[in-house]
Amino acid sequence: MIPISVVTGFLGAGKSTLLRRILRDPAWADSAVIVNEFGEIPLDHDLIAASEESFVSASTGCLCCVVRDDLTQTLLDLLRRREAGAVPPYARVLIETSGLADPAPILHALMTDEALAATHVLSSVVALVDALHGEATLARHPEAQRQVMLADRILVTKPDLAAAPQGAIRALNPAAPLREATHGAADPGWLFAAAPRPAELPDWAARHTAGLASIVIEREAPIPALALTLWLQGLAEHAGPRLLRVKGLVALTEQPDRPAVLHAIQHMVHPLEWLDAWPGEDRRSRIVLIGERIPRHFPARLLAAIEVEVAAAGH
Ligand SMILES: Nc1nc2c(ncn2[C@@H]2O[C@H](COP(=O)(O)OP(=O)(O)OP(=O)(O)O)[C@@H](O)[C@H]2O)c(=O)[nH]1
Repeated sequence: MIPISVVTGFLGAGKSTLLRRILRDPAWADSAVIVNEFGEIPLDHDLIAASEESFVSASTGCLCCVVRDDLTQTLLDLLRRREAGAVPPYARVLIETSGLADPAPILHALMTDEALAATHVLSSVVALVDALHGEATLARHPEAQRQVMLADRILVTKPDLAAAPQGAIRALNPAAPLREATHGAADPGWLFAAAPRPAELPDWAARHTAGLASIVIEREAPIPALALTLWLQGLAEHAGPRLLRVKGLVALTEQPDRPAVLHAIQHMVHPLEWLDAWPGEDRRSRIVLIGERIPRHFPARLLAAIEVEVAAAGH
């Protein structure tokens, strides 16, 4: 039986950061990772740079609503490839849900599909809660509430930025063991150990925040760093709390050979990180925005206008 652990948590909570760190640990590198992303381009796939033994299979498209077909098929395909020797004999599967996934249908699929049940066992469900944004997120977004409610273990992330929102978490899940970890420095043995599980979990219908959509921007020409900064400010001013997440791989004019990894979560823009090289041939900048009622063409037009201004100012 191959154990499966589900890593969930709202947009930007630190799921990819955690998985990237775990895969770098030789003791846990023999993990297969399935990433389910909200957004039309699979960025996490490039951002969780896997080690040689492990690998990442992206399942973009819907989060949890089409999961029965999508996730089940992905798991069974992986297993076939494992048996055929086409992929390494991974010891476990880690599933990173999209930040907007209600995990209930995912858990349901994992626990009830017969073909899966014959070969896989659901080991643990880990919910990440962002210390900085967690309280507001749990108050506003039903997906985030369900992530915490259904978790066997709770990992509070970003304790370097704020205190853990214990009250909001405990109101939803009074019993699950809780730990804190900065930049994913958590013990995988604790996260992924088998948890006792009731045979039935109630109410499988997915709950979602209404009106959330993703917008993708792709660009051939590198973007000046100043334009990127002004653009993020402009977006924040225009959209305010309706802008939940910006994530991207960006070619900056100042350093086009190394992609900058851009993360913004609500009003907080994280410091840029740099990859050593582009993950493939495609060197276009690609940025995904997730928000509520953001006009579809607004972000790209704003960026274009700011680039013109920055060029005219001679920067
Ligand atoms: N200060 C601080 N930043 C963190 C910590 N953990 C993650 N981050 C940052 O938070 C940002 C988002 O982290 P990700 O790992 O991409 O979050 P995610 O949950 O995978 O995001 P989605 O894919 O949008 O759901 C990145 O800039 C991380 O570097 C932490 O413990 N402290």
